[in-house]
Formats: sequence, C-alpha cells, structure tokens
Amino acid sequence: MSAASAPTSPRPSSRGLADISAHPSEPTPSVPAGETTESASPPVVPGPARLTVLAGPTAVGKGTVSADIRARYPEVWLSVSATTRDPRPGEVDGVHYLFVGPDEFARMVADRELLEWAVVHGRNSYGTPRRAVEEKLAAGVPALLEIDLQGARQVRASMPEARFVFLAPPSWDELVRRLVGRGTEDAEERERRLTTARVELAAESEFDHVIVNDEVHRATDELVRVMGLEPRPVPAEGSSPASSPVPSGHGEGHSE
Ligand SMILES: Nc1nc2c(ncn2[C@@H]2O[C@H](COP(=O)(O)OP(=O)(O)O)[C@@H](O)[C@H]2O)c(=O)[nH]1
Ligand SMILES: Nc1ncnc2c1ncn2[C@@H]1O[C@H](COP(=O)(O)OP(=O)(O)O)[C@@H](O)[C@H]1O
Repeated sequence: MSAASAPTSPRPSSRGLADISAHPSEPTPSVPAGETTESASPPVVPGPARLTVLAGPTAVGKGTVSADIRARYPEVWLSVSATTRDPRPGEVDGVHYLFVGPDEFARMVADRELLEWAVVHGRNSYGTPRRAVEEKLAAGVPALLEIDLQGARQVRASMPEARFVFLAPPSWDELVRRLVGRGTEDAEERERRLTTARVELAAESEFDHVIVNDEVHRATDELVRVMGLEPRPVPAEGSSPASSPVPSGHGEGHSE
C-alpha cells in the first residue's frame, strides 16, 4: 500500500472523486467562493474557511484523531452526523451523533437537509446535516467532516473547493490489529468492515492528502496543518483522550 511510505502526499484536487455520484440523493450543489447562483435552493454562503473532509478505512483511527482534535484544537468544529445506528455506551445524542430513526432520516433526505449521506457497511445510514456546515463556513470557522468514502465523493461533487484527506494505516496488518484490538465488533462484522476497507484503501489516490496514522498526535498535527492551522505542542501524557487506551471519536469509546 503506497500510503505506508508517505506521511503526507499533497495531490491535485481535480482527481477522480467528483465524477462518481455514489448516491441517488443528489445533494444540492454548493457555490464555490466568489461565485453567485440563481438557483432557488438555499445558497451556500461562501466563507473564509474551507471545509476539510477526513475519510479512511475502519479502525484506522479516524475517531481517535477526531477526539484528539476535539481535545487539542477546540477552534476546529466537528460536524455531528445523523445516523440510524443505535448509540454505543457513552455516546451522547447531539454531541457524537444525532441518533434518528429511519423515518426521520428519510425525511431529512427528502427535505434536502443533508449535504451528503450514505449507507455504510451495508447497514445503517449516515449523513451530514447541511445547515450547520454552511453556518460554520460562513462564520469562518474551520470545519471537519469525518465521513466514509461514499460521502467524501458526494462532497467532492458538491463542494470541490473542500480539502479531502485520507487517513491511512501504516500497513494492512496493523489495520487488522487495530480492528481486532478495539474489540467492538464480532468476527463477522470485522470481516464486513475489512471488505469495505479494501475498497476504501483502493480509493486513496482520489484524495488531496494522505496522512499515515502511525502516531495519533503526529497524524492530528499533520491534519491541522492541512487545515491551515498551526500545530501546537502535545500536552503532558494522559491529559488527552487520544493517549488513553480507549479512543473517542464519534463515540467516547467504541463498542458496537
Ligand atoms: N457518509 C457518511 N459517513 C459517515 C458519517 N458519519 C460517520 N460516517 C462513517 O460511518 C462509518 C461508521 O461509523 P461508526 O458507526 O461511528 O463506526 P466507526 O467505524 O467505529 O467509526 C465510518 O466510516 C464513519 O466515517 C456521515 O455523516 N456521512
Ligand atoms: N496511531 C495509532 N496507533 C495505535 N493504535 C491506534 C492509533 N490510532 C488509533 N488506534 C487504535 O485503533 C483502534 C481503532 O481506532 P478508531 O479511532 O476507533 O478507528 P475508526 O474511527 O477509524 O474506526 C482503537 O483501538 C484505537 O485506540
């Protein structure tokens, strides 16, 4: 896997992602900075901040890096996704996810409230509420979406000015080790996720930047640099969630 050798690989943003519409939901196109639209749909107000999208295979550490951002870079806003999956222990509605039923999720899709959405791992639906993202960007707040590959492709289609970052494992074996070590999925679910992971790893070259999550703080700092922020010194051992054994991402500790 090529990601193993290159911590950050800036890539031309014109690549691949935009031409694949992964979903029939057809999110309303946004307006790149400096342009106007006569569309009747709610306009995306261009702001000084650009959106950053973080994707990567299961168990690579997206949640762990997100938690590190939350802890060390509170000026970064993390989007709260809507999902039909059940909350895990410790997950707070409205903080880690908006937990909604299938009917409410379908309504959000129908009312075009989601910037993107996808069925992930063939099971549950996940989507990014559009308005909060638009408001943060308009206010100049750096915003981060932690979403899957299908969602990243949709955002690429509607907001090509966003930055697309792929979080890669140091190796396939290490990815499997992290998934098993997390201990939150049974063998069947792990297999399902690893099947998705192979597809996602094959799409790495579609992203603008590849960050290898070899060490959490280092990967986080690389991500914030990509976002245009200045990395800060790592806090003392034990004072960050990312240094604790159970990571917190969308949820404070993964258990499915
Ligand atoms: N398309 C899309 N994917 C999402 C969204 N929120 C989370 N995901 C992805 O859904 C997948 C499953 O997330 P989750 O159930 O929290 O389990 P995880 O794999 O332990 O993070 C991950 O790949 C997330 O990146 C969203 O709003 N849109
Ligand atoms: N850089 C890293 N080095 C070692 N283990 C890590 C690293 N990043 C994350 N992990 C561990 O890998 C497992 C999966 O991380 P998690 O954040 O849940 O992944 P994701 O959200 O991508 O599914 C967790 O047990 C976490 O503690």
